[in-house]
Amino acid sequence: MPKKIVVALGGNAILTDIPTAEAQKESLRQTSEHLVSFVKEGHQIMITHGNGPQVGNLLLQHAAADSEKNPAFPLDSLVAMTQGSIGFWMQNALREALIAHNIEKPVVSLVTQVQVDENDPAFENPSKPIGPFLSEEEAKVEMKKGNGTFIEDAGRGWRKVVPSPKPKSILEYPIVESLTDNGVITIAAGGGGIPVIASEEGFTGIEAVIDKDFAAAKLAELVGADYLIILTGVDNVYVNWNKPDQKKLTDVTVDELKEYIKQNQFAPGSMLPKVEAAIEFVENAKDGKAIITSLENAGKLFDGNGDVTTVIK
Ligand SMILES: Nc1ncnc2c1ncn2[C@@H]1O[C@H](COP(=O)(O)OP(=O)(O)O)[C@@H](O)[C@H]1O
Ligand SMILES: NC(=O)OP(=O)(O)O
Repeated sequence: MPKKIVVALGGNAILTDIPTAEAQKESLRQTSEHLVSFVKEGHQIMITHGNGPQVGNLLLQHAAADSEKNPAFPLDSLVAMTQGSIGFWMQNALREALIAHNIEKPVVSLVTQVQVDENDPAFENPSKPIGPFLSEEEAKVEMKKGNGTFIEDAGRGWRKVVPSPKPKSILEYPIVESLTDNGVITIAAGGGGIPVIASEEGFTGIEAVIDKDFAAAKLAELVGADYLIILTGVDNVYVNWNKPDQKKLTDVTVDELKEYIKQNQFAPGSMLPKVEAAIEFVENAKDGKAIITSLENAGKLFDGNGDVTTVIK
């Protein structure tokens, strides 16, 4: 039975160790091989992807070049630029993979704006890590220079943090829905979407980076998806993660996950937003389920062999 699916792609699907454009395009070629399995099974997919490393690097490039003749752009414009560049790479990688599998299907990436609340408390409390990982010493030097706030990111090093408000709506969701219904594979809300607020002129960009897992959950809710599938670096969500008694979660209810959140089982900035996004979708969707697993499991989710984390009501 064909399903309507929103796939949220994690960082390792695009950027591994090498941040060059060529290396990211190569990662996306490999990622596309996995995504094709959904299409082969007849499912309709929409794809959302991250941009944390890329938008942080672009911010550094703009800051380094900043001058009267070549001014740095605001963060919302940088999000739009990464949405464009990653969408361009992904759209071509996916098209090549489809052709290699003799599948004729159009692919498009859509400039997507996501409405947020300008009074969202996230604007007072930057929490979204972007850009390269620094040592503690390097991060402290940057903070002394007035280059923003840096925090330790889930045991992986120090990173700059920026505001990450929750998505309230996705302006272009009816277009995503119509493209999907017409058989087009649509890459939408890339980098969490371009953050905008309602203004007298219509909508205006605001400086922030929206979490792509929350943006994907909102998109899945608005288009009435059957599944939100969050693909990341692990096959399952675990409790007691990285401890000798770690236990993988397979079928898990929203209430059970809320209890685990209370016990601080999921690291903020890595697994916690994924679990929260999955809960949000399952709670708000009429009949939707969420899956959190690795990219490599993409081909075996609905055939009963997938030992993955599935969130149910
Ligand atoms: N409780 C947990 N269960 C499973 N993985 C966890 C848990 N807590 C933290 N992690 C880590 O979180 C990672 C996913 O977060 P992250 O790498 O930030 O996501 P993304 O794939 O979107 O870039 C996993 O690959 C794993 O290393
Ligand atoms: N925007 C966003 O959530 O990006 P990452 O997944 O790369 O952090």
